[in-house]
This record gives sequence, C-alpha cells and structure tokens, in this order.
Amino acid sequence: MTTARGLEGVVATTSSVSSIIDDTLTYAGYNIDDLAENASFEEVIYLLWHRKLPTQTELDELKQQLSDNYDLPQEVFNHFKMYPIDKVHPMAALRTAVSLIGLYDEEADVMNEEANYRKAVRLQAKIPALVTAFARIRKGQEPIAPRKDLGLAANFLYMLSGKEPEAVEVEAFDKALVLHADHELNASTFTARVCVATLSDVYSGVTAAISALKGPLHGGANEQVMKMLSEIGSVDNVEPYILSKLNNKEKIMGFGHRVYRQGDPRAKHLKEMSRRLTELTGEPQWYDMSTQIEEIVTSQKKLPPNVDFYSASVYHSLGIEHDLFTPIFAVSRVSGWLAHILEQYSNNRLIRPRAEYTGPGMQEYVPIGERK
Ligand SMILES: CC(=O)SCCNC(=O)CCNC(=O)[C@H](O)C(C)(C)COP(=O)(O)OP(=O)(O)OC[C@H]1O[C@@H](n2cnc3c(N)ncnc32)[C@H](O)[C@@H]1OP(=O)(O)O
Ligand SMILES: O=C([O-])CC(=O)C(=O)O
Repeated sequence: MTTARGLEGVVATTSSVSSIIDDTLTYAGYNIDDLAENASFEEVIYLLWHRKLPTQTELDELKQQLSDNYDLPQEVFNHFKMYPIDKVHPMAALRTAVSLIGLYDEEADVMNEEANYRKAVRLQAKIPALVTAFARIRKGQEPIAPRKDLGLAANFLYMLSGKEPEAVEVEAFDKALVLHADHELNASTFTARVCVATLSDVYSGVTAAISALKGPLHGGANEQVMKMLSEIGSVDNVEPYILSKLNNKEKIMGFGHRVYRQGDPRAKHLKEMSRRLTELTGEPQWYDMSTQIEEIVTSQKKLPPNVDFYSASVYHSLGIEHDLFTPIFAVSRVSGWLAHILEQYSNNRLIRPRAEYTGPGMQEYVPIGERK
C-alpha cells in the first residue's frame, strides 16, 4: 500500500460539477472569470445543479422556488434563544441549526431524486435566513422576515441589517457568492460526499460539510484574515508583523492552496472588489495592508493569495461582522455541496479508503492483574 498524506493528488471520484485544470476553474464548463463578470448567484445555482445555464423561464422558476422556501420554522428562533449566545460561534450555531431544520422536514429521510432536489431547494433558501437570524438574536434583536421580492444576495443583506441594501452592495455580495459556490473536491465537499455515500440524508451531508468548512485551514481562514488585518492595524506595521510570523514558521491565513500553484483565479476578482469597496467606505487601509501582505508573502514564500484573503476586506467593507464571514462562505458553498450530494446519490458507491497501519506489531493479550 502507498499512502498520500492528506490524499494529495488522489483522484477519488468523477464529477461533472466543477473542474480545476491548469489553475483554471470552471463550473460545468464555464470559466469562473466569465461567471464572475456576468452571472447572478441564482444562475450559478441552476448551473451547478443542472450543468446548464438556465433559460429566463427556468431561472424565474428557481427563484420562485427559493423565495417560497425562505421562511424558517419558529422552533429555530426559540432554539437560538436557548444557546449560551455570547459564547457560540455562528458556524457552530449554523451547523446545529441545519441539523435542527432537518427535524422539521417531513421528507428528510425520503430518498428519491425529486425529494432530494426539493430538500436542496429548501436548504439553499433557508441557510441565509439561519445565518442572519442568529446574527440578530445574539444581539437581542428580532429576526427580520425575508422579502420574497428580493434575490438571495439582496435578501441576505436585508435580513441582516433590516435596511434595503444599495445596488453596489448587492452586486458585490452576489459576485462573492458566485466566486465561492463550488470548488471540485475541496475538504467540505468531500466530507459531504463521504457522508451521503452511506445513503445518509441531505441534511446530514450538509451538516457534515459545514463542520469541515468551519476549520481555519479551509473556510474558517477568511475570519482569521480579518483578525490578522485588525491586529496589524496600519500599513506601517505590515512588514514587521508578517516577517516575524514567517520567521516563526507560522502560516499566513489566506495564502497557499492544495491545488493551485500559480494562483487562485478568484482572488483577482475579490482584490478588485476590495479596492473599490474600501475606497467607497473611505477605509482604503484594509486594501492597502492586504496588497502589502500579498507582496511580502509572494516574494518570501512564493505563495499567492487564495479566495479567503481579499474576501475578508470585501465583507468588512459591506459592514458584516467578522465571525459571520465563514457562515457566508456556507451560504454560497451549500450550492456546490448540494450539487455534489445529488451527483453522489445518482451514481453511489460507499467511500471507504484504507489506512496504512503504523501501530505496534502482534501483541499477546495479558490479563489485567498481570499487566505492568
Ligand atoms: C477555501 C479554502 O479552503 S482556501 C484555503 C484556506 N486556508 C488558508 O488560507 C490557511 C493557510 N494556508 C494553508 O494552511 C495551506 O496553504 C493549505 C491548508 C491551504 C494547503 O495546505 P497543503 O497543501 O497541505 O500545504 P502545506 O500546509 O503542506 O504547505 C506546504 C509548505 O508551504 C508552507 N505554507 C503553506 N501555506 C502557508 C501559509 N499560508 N503561510 C505560510 N506558509 C505556508 C507550509 O508551511 C509548508 O512549508 P514547509 O514545506 O517548509 O513545511
Ligand atoms: O479547494 C480547496 O481545497 C479549498 C476550497 O474550498 C476553495 O479553494 O474554494
């Protein structure tokens, strides 16, 4: 047996959802650069779930299905109010809440293609409301009911603040959702596929995926980037801060990637959004610090920024609390998880690799009274 640490380079499944070939990312054959410039998040959801771009009628139908499912069961709000609210990270709350809403879905364990698709629509529609409801309840505010006339991005920002967002904010947030939607067999997507390959249900698969996304080596990195930027505080402090981290062999969050070598194609879009938004908010220091960090890390370590690096200053500029950055990643990535879950069910085989044993050799059982 040969082992590949961290399964690096192992091809574990076939998939038609997205591809990363020679550092180019496509969703069902469409280059991410094209989608970032032209597609709405709802179009991307349709693309990931059907491998084709929707016609206007198909898009309208999907939007209607999503807005019909925006509401949450009242039990979720009661549940949130029972949490030790000031100690709970929103990703932990989201993980628990997705599992919870599964309890109120009568089709949760119905295992056929149509029922699984309906659950995908429900989860995609409700996750934004779970994130925003928790964000408000923990501050002693009432959750804001979704506006059925708003798209997913606008509705998220509206439910978070209670104000109808500006067009420029909706456009930026929607683009961020497009950029984060899917990424081949990343850790959280693989987790979802391993889970549902046992023929467990869609809610279990998404709960497992959220658990994997939460870690700072994966989706949790965007919050850590903002923590780093806040600690640095000004452009003058960037160089000593980053060099000291690198000298101590600490990782710089938002840099490096298991698959990309030359660079993450999503980063340039987020970088430009960060430049524009920080200028608009009159806080260019977040962008200036970020570009300086990028310069140092790329020259010292040859590591380019990944999707999490510039998304931090983008979300900050949209006035979003820092510990909501990773839940927002889930608001987008759930579209990809669901595409992969549906694909896994359609051509299932249990996922069960092997481990190379490195423990003690054959031992003889010693009765407890004779053990030293
Ligand atoms: C959405 C996403 O999940 S994107 C990734 C988000 N995660 C982060 O931004 C966290 C920071 N980055 C990392 O930890 C890594 O680059 C990962 C986890 C993304 C990829 O990890 P791997 O492919 O396993 O690379 P690995 O961690 O083995 O790193 C290889 C070498 O590069 C170094 N390295 C990798 N990333 C970084 C970093 N961000 N800062 C400093 N050094 C780094 C490692 O220390 C290691 O050096 P060594 O060979 O001298 O020991
Ligand atoms: O693919 C990965 O390893 C990490 C990930 O999810 C992403 O970059 O979007």
